[in-house]
Amino acid sequence: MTDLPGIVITGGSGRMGQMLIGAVQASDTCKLVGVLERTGHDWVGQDVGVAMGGAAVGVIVSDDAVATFAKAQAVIDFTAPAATIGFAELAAQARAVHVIGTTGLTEDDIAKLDAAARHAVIVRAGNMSLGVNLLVQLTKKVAAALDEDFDIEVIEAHHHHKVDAPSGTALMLGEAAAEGRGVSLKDVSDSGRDGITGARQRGDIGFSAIRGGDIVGEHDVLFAAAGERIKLTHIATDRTIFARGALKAAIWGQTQKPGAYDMFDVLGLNEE
Ligand SMILES: NC(=O)C1=CN([C@@H]2O[C@H](COP(=O)(O)OP(=O)(O)OC[C@H]3O[C@@H](n4cnc5c(N)ncnc54)[C@H](O)[C@@H]3O)[C@@H](O)[C@H]2O)C=CC1
Ligand SMILES: O=C(O)C1=N[C@H](C(=O)O)C[C@H](O)C1
Repeated sequence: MTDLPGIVITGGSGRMGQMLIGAVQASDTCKLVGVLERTGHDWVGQDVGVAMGGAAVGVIVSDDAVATFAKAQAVIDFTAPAATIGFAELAAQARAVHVIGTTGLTEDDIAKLDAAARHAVIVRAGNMSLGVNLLVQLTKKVAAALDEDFDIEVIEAHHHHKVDAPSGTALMLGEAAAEGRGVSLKDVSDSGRDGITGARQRGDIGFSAIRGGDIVGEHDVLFAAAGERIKLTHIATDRTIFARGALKAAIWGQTQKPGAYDMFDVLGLNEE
């Protein structure tokens, strides 16, 4: 029991943080050894079980990443970009696998994570669910089969607390569609339409974002041509699908060499 990989959850009080703590505690493949929150958060110094409204579990929420990561074989991190970039270096120093679900990362942020992955195992995905990763593959295949007579639009809907758009998942789907078409998403991406935008450019991959209520996460990839439309859809109704994927990545990462990985690697979905 004691040699199970020890997991630290960052952003423990968050929507995903609480989901991940529950998933680790329910798992017989790993154990909870630490929970991190930002300095000044009222959970810091409390037993995490008590902070979550239950019985004490013997893990005190900390704001000291260095001390907390020293106990970890894996750090599961669904927080915010600035926090994640800082944690990547500290997780690498602690030789802990860093599983990153945080979205809204810039190209510059990703370059920093790639640098950290030279010395550490990093698994990062904008969506850790099996269903979305399958949808990414399907999107690439459908995009490869259709020509530019089909306009591609990625439509996503999330809860009203979400701070980034397009969602990490929408970007994964857009990248897959671009790859299927043999183009770079950067050259054809069209997001944030407002006002007199002009007509849609042939070949563009568009993004539309809905924010409202408690929507967990919904993604459509629409292929729209004259006279017909194809729609690929994923609907998340429960955040446990993301937590399950993250735990799987943390365990999988224990036996990998340093490098930057994604959920395709973890789930064995790579085609080559
Ligand atoms: N890849 C995936 O499968 C999924 C990714 N996400 C992403 O995960 C991230 C978090 O989402 P939510 O849990 O909904 O957000 P949230 O706002 O509920 O939670 C974020 C938590 O991180 C904490 N935090 C921020 N900075 C910190 C720091 N420096 N140190 C320690 N803790 C810190 C906050 O206090 C908060 O508790 C977002 O980027 C979201 O898009 C969410 C669901 C699935
Ligand atoms: O913020 C969220 O909630 C989610 N974020 C991820 C994203 O940006 O795609 C994954 C999921 O859709 C939920």
